[in-house]
Amino acid sequence: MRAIGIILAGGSSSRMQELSKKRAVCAMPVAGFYRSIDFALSNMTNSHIQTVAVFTQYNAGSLNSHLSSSKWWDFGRKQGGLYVFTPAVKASGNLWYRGTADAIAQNLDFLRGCHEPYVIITSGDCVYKMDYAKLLEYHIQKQADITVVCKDMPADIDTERFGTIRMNEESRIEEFEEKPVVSRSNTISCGIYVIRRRQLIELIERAEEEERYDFVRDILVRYKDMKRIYGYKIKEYWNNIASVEDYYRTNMDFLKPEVRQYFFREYPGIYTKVVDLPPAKYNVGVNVKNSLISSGCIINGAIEDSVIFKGAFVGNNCYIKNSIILNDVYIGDNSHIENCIVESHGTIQANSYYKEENGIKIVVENNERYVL
Ligand SMILES: Nc1ncnc2c1ncn2[C@@H]1O[C@H](COP(=O)(O)OP(=O)(O)O[C@H]2O[C@H](CO)[C@@H](O)[C@H](O)[C@H]2O)[C@@H](O)[C@H]1O
Repeated sequence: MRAIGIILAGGSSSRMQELSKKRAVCAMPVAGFYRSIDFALSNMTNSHIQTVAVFTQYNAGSLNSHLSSSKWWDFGRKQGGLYVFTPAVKASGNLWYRGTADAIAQNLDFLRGCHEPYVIITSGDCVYKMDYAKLLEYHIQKQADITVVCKDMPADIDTERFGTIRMNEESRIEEFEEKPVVSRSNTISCGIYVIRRRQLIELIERAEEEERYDFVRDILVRYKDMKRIYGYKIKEYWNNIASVEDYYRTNMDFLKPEVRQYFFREYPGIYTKVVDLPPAKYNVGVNVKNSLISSGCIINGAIEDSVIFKGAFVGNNCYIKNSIILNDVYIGDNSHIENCIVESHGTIQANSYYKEENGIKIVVENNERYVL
């Protein structure tokens, strides 16, 4: 493939509330087994992109351990590889990444040293499947300077969370507003871009000289009339994990047969760092309905419409409904958990009752672990 990949993964989000305290948003566990960044990484490898840079910053440790080996996504054999760039003290300075363009700017030497003519830039917090080769083909055919992947959303979409786009009949972008309060368009940018490598270097250098640091506001929005910027519309599943509600909904989507079919049965697949765990065990009398139960779990009680991540223990006579239980949670006997996200490594005392009537409750319990 004639492109390298950049995955932007350094942002934090206050809308993730307590869930972002101990991990980057791009390291959020998804669908019982994966991390959100696995989707971008899998798309890269499935599109035969062999050189991928990941820019991390906020809670970088959570991502660094996940990305400790490139083998899980099969990057870089003789050529290429997975490069993780976290801000560092350098002769040229010791600043944090002040925005997405600045993250690229601080690693321009990496871009300069590549030979591939194109760059695919994507966020590490989006759940989607995409063949970037087709996207690149479109970009070349349109003779675009930049191509932005976009999607039509329902009319009541909260535009303040997205970039909105208006295109002409040739799909050239005429209007790009970043997170507008109101917008005339419900076509949103998915945060996935293609650009020629030399052009990207030039635009980033210019932005840096002018002390501008955001790729969207300071490059896409700024140059939309001067450069040939095109939209590439997708109809397939795409979701961005930017808030607790998004996170909850995205995980619950994986209980739907069509979503599971699309991600896990249809070629190509999604890959992740594999952890060696025994199969889940269901004890006598359990009642599990429409739920994902991951490896290493021991299940008693009743579970309905829920996602249970790796290594959870669910005690006798528990009832779990419409909930997400993250890794290694211990749930004591007779507990009731409904409409909740339970933070990882917590111990829920026996006889606990957690239920949210309107919305989702985040349960963070760090009680002493019971001895199993
Ligand atoms: N300083 C930094 N260093 C490294 N990485 C950083 C960073 N700041 C943010 N990131 C990463 O860059 C990606 C984009 O995050 P942003 O906060 O810039 O935009 P947001 O996701 O809100 O909107 C964007 O994505 C939505 C779609 O989800 C579009 O609609 C919208 O136009 C677009 O700006 C995320 O993966 C984030 O982790």
